[in-house]
Formats: sequence, C-alpha cells, structure tokens
Amino acid sequence: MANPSLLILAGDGIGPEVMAEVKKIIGWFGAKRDIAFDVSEDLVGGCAYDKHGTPLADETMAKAQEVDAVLLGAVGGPKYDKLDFSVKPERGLLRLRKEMDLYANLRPAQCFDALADFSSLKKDVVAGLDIMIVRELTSGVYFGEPRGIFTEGNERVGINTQRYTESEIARVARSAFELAKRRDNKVCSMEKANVMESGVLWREVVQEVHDKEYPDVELSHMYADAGAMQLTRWPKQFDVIVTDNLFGDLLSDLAAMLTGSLGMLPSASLGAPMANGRPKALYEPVHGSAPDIAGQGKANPIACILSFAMALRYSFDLGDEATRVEKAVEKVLADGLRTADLMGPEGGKPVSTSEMGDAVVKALDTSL
Ligand SMILES: NC(=O)C1=CN([C@@H]2O[C@H](COP(=O)(O)OP(=O)(O)OC[C@H]3O[C@@H](n4cnc5c(N)ncnc54)[C@H](O)[C@@H]3O)[C@@H](O)[C@H]2O)C=CC1
Ligand SMILES: CC(C)CC(=O)C(=O)O
Ligand SMILES: [Mg+2]
Repeated sequence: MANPSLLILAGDGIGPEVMAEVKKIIGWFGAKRDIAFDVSEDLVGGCAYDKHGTPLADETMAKAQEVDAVLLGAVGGPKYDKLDFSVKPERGLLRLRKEMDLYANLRPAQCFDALADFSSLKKDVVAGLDIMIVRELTSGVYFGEPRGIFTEGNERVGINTQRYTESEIARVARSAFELAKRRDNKVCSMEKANVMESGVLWREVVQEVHDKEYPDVELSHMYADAGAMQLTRWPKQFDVIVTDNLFGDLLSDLAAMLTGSLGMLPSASLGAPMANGRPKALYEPVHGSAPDIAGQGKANPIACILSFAMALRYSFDLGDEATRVEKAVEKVLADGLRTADLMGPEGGKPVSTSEMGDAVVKALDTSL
C-alpha cells in the first residue's frame, strides 16, 4: 500500500523555521517506527506571491485537494501589507480553508505542568488546563459578501459581512458535540446573540442540534465577550467551546496565553471525509509568521510539532504515536528547555528553534 501523502506548505517568516523541526520528526517516524509519509512541498503566502504573483497557485491548490493531509507553517509579513487584498498572503490560506471546505478548526489549549508557573495568570487558574476550542473556519465575516472599501458621498466606508447558514452552523456544532463525547461531555457555544442576528441563529441551531442529536451532552451558551472574560477568570470551567470564525480567532489567541505562549498552540482544520475515509485536513500552528523574530532562530517550534501530532491522531488514526509526540514535548519542557517566548523578564539562556526540535526528536525514543 502507498504511504500516506503529506503536502508541506511552510509559508513565510518563521513558518519554514518551525516546519524544519517537524520534518525532523517525520524523519524520525520513518527511521524508528517504520511510519513513512510521501512528502511533497510547495509555496503559499508571500513566497508564492513573489514567485507566481498569487498567494496560492492553482497547481498548489489542486495538490492540496489530492493529498491525505496538508501541513502549513504560517503566512504573511510586513513586506506584503500594502498589497491588494485579493493577493495578500493570508488570502492563500483562506482559499485553502474554503476550497477544501475545512469547516471545523480544532484549537486545543493544554497547559503543560512545566509551564503552569509561566502563564501570566495564577498557577492554580491554568494548571491542568485542557480545553478544546472549535472554531468555524469557512464562513462568517472573513468570507461574507459584500466586502470591500467603498466611497459613499465624500468619505470611504469599509464593509465586511457576517453571514451564516443553518447548515454551516449545524455541521460545526456536530463536530463540537462529537469531540465532547470523547472528552468531558460539555459544550459551551459562544456568540453575540444579544446584538447580532447571526448570533441569534447560531444559538438556535446549536440548541436544535443538541436537542435532536446530542441530548446527553451538557450544553451552555455564553456571549463571546463574557466568554473572553470567563476564559481568563476560570478557564477550567470549559471543556469544548464552539464559536464562529472571528470570535474563534480571537478567543484562541487568548487561550494560547493560558498555556504560556502563542508558540504552544496547535490546530487541526478538518472537513468532510474523503473517498479513503480520512477527513480533508490541514494542520497548522495557531500563530502567524512572527516577523519580529523571523530569521533569528528564536521561534518556538512546539505549536507546529503538536500540529503534526494532531495530524497523526485525526488523519492517520495513530493516536498512540500522537501521544508519543506530546509526551516528548512534555519531557523537554519538564527538563527545563525553553525557547525565548517561554522565558520571563528574569531571563536565562533560551534554546534555539533547532535545539528545541532536536531535543523533542531525542525524547521521542523514550517518551512512550
Ligand atoms: N495562520 C497564519 O498563517 C497566520 C498568519 N498571520 C500573519 O502573520 C503576520 C504577523 O502577525 P502577528 O499579528 O504579529 O501575529 P503572530 O502570531 O505572527 O505574532 C504575534 C506575537 O507572538 C510571537 N510569536 C508567534 N509565534 C511564535 C512562536 N512560534 N515562537 C515565539 N514567538 C511567537 C511573535 O513574535 C509576536 O510577538 C501577519 O502578516 C498576519 O496576518 C497571523 C496569524 C495567523
Ligand atoms: C487567515 C489568518 C491570517 C487569520 C488568523 O489569524 C487565523 O486564522 O488564526
Ligand atoms: Mg489568528
């Protein structure tokens, strides 16, 4: 049987730096566990714009549709900030999400014991934290029409449109309920039903899916602004949070800091099953291209490494191997290794991106 196929799109800024560490892990699986992948690589984001004049070439899009899973680093950077919206690096990523129909974005926020002291919140607030944010990824205000900057009278007006259909809400709600069944059986749905009609529909549809299909899962609803407050007050009250594209983007960056750093948070973007039974899937760290530290060997590769662990679990049914990677990360953190983002003002000597990656690879030998 052919090896499972992976398309690596490392992207811009720190994307290629953190992805280099994932490639070491893929190499380890081939050499030590006889789990080999057919890996191909291509361009997305600013680097694709530089070469092709578009942030995602049609050929790259076609490859992404064919492989078993896509691994993405990050896109964007100041060099591209002034480009027209239609060719901005971020549009390459949005196109992948939309055309692969990756509607459920799983963003787990887990606080490793070794980092519980490091969070900007008190230790007892974050120690043992394990929550899953499910963000709707293919609709909402990032995609709604009309959009643009128009002229009205003698001034400009910027427009984006929040739009959700019932079926878009129902399918991501199902993903959240299914995940909750395998966890602590609780879902909290977040929107702004007090001020947005799309929020009213969101709340109604999530409740309907619950009542008809998942009555045994505990469901609560919260306004997203209050949700942000509760996530910092007592995040352990949550198990699975389901929310829209924009709120999920914000709340997951916030949740990242509960774990210590944005450099720690992985994600899986999943769609419907393909002919081979695997879901359409793209795995990427939650963080961006971090231009402020790019090219300096300072980036934390753990979010990208844990995203590959999610690929092992959700695309390749290799849950034990995913746990092996997660335990290896846990071990290097317990051993005291820290990239610069995981160090406080008192300092210390951080390890580089590649030193962190090498340590995780070494820990894989004994992590299970
Ligand atoms: N999925 C993606 O490709 C995303 C791309 N972006 C793009 O990235 C560019 C920069 O955006 P920002 O708002 O600065 O967000 P960012 O996530 O790139 O960086 C925010 C802060 O977190 C730090 N940081 C992020 N990842 C880190 C890591 N792995 N290790 C250590 N520190 C890390 C950065 O140094 C920076 O101080 C923009 O062009 C933005 O559009 C932003 C978010 C997601
Ligand atoms: C298209 C991305 C740059 C938006 C974002 O911040 C994210 O998806 O986390
Ligand atoms: Mg974001």
